[in-house]
Amino acid sequence: MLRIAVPNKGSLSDATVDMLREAGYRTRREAKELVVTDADNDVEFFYLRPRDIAVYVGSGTVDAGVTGRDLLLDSGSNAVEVMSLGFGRSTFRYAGRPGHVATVEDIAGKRVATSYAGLVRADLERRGVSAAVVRLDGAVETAITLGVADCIADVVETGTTLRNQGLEVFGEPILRSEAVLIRGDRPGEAVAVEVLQRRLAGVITARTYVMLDYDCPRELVEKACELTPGLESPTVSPLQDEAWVAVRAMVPRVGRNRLMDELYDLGARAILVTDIAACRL
Ligand SMILES: Nc1ncnc2c1ncn2[C@@H]1O[C@H](COP(=O)(O)OP(=O)(O)OP(=O)(O)O)[C@@H](O)[C@H]1O
Ligand SMILES: O=P(O)(O)OC[C@H]1O[C@H](OP(=O)(O)OP(=O)(O)O)[C@H](O)[C@@H]1O
Ligand SMILES: [Mg+2]
Repeated sequence: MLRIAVPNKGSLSDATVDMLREAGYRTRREAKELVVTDADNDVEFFYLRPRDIAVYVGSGTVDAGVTGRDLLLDSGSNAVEVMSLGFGRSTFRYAGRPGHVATVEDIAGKRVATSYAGLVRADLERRGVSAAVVRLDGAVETAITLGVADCIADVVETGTTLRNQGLEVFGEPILRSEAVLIRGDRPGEAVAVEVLQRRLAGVITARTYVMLDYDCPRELVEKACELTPGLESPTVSPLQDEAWVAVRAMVPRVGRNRLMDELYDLGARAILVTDIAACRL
């Protein structure tokens, strides 16, 4: 039975559970359920803290899991990133009081508070900056006000938390993160997680694309197909009226209305968009 780790709390939890449900897996019915057996799919799900997931996967205790790229790199685990999942996007950045610390070099000899000590130590070392790393569990933005640090390194999504504390980012982002599927690095592990990987990829595709159908005057079909090339090639079917054909193609969800306008202007009619419920490419 494949063993998969799922974030039980925090920013990544709900989106991961939604994705697994869409991929056809059994998910927990309430937050206190920590192990869920999905006998139909021969999978066992372990609901664990996102920070611990890379450790479990790296040690081979579970085969695969969902966590943040930042947490994976921070852990130092030898788990492997298989694919990004398109949610939980954030940056990981240095921040401080305006006018106090302006560049990463300015951190030398100072104290940096963070929940991601592994990431920060590695980044400072790479840049040849020597500083004290103060490891905190969370709410690190307050560390400067409370006097335990001179600057911080933390997850920044909207930047609201930083602004509320009067802090400003400096330097380039240390990392751009999002939720990722990870697996162990042992032989056979890549094959073991193939079905899960394909199912999750199917969910991402179904979310990213819509199905577009339209009727098109036969003489315009070449031009219309340039606008809707599909993933491989659009399906063009004859209609009872020989002057027209029907075209079907997957198109990106983003921009679909503009595309429909362009097709209409070209002469296409009966332009329909439908959601894709599931897919395997
Ligand atoms: N706004 C955000 N705040 C925190 N983490 C975020 C945010 N957006 C995405 N993430 C990602 O979520 C992961 C952090 O997981 P964690 O469980 O610590 O989330 P959390 O929201 O901080 O939870 P907790 O309630 O335990 O503090 C990281 O990979 C991080 O990049
Ligand atoms: O840029 P923003 O949109 O404001 O989001 C980033 C903030 O959210 C997270 O905190 P969280 O709420 O998880 O609290 P924590 O620091 O205690 O983990 C993160 O640690 C930042 O503080
Ligand atoms: Mg947090």
